[in-house]
Amino acid sequence: MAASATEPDDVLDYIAARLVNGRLTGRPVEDAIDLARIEKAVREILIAVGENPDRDGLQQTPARVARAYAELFAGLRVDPATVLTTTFEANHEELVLVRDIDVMSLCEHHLLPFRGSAHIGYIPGPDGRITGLSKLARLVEVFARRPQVQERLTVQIADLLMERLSPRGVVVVLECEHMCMAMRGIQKSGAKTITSAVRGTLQRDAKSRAEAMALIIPR
Ligand SMILES: Nc1nc2c(ncn2[C@@H]2O[C@H](COP(=O)(O)OP(=O)(O)OP(=O)(O)O)[C@@H](O)[C@H]2O)c(=O)[nH]1
Ligand SMILES: [Zn+2]
Repeated sequence: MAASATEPDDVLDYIAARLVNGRLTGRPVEDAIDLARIEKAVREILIAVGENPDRDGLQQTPARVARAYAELFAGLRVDPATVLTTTFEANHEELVLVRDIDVMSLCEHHLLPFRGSAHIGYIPGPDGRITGLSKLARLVEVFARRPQVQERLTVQIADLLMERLSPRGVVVVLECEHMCMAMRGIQKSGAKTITSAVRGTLQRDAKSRAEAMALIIPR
């Protein structure tokens, strides 16, 4: 996927400069998103719910929401492949697993947050090439900052790792709580949705898959 309004490298640099501990901070990619249009829409929403968008506390709200959305959806303008450009030769042929990567995204059905953890493991390919551990967290970030469903987010991470790193196998597990199930609708808080995507030898070989899963979700 190419960035539409800005070159992918520019946007990635922009985001990378604002990533602290794998999370975006500071000003977002404002120039790549139609802030004025969001502002207009948010003002309409405030009127529609019976609020007065001109009262003191709400005057700046449409502009704030527009900036917040630019941050929350910044991943739409980043080519995820650019995250995995650095790889190292390590001759490591065993499982590499990063557990408990913080995930925050917005469900595409209600635009309400879902959050939890991602666990990402891979077995390097015959060339033994590995990637920087932080790149796995950056990958989560790029795909999470889009309107999402948890299933797609899980699959996108796994497929991109397979494509860019050519590993023997990949396992991605996400455990998240969805605010659209907690704050509204069925109103069940605490329910966790677990999704997984398994590729390559980890998909084919039940024993190595079970070993990886045991490390991801210890009993
Ligand atoms: N599979 C999946 N479903 C999701 C995700 N996020 C939200 N949902 C669900 O999307 C569904 C949308 O269902 P609809 O019946 O169209 O919308 P709704 O009337 O607001 O549904 P309720 O939440 O049941 O009130 C709901 O069941 C949500 O729980 C996700 O990441 N994956
Ligand atoms: Zn939802």
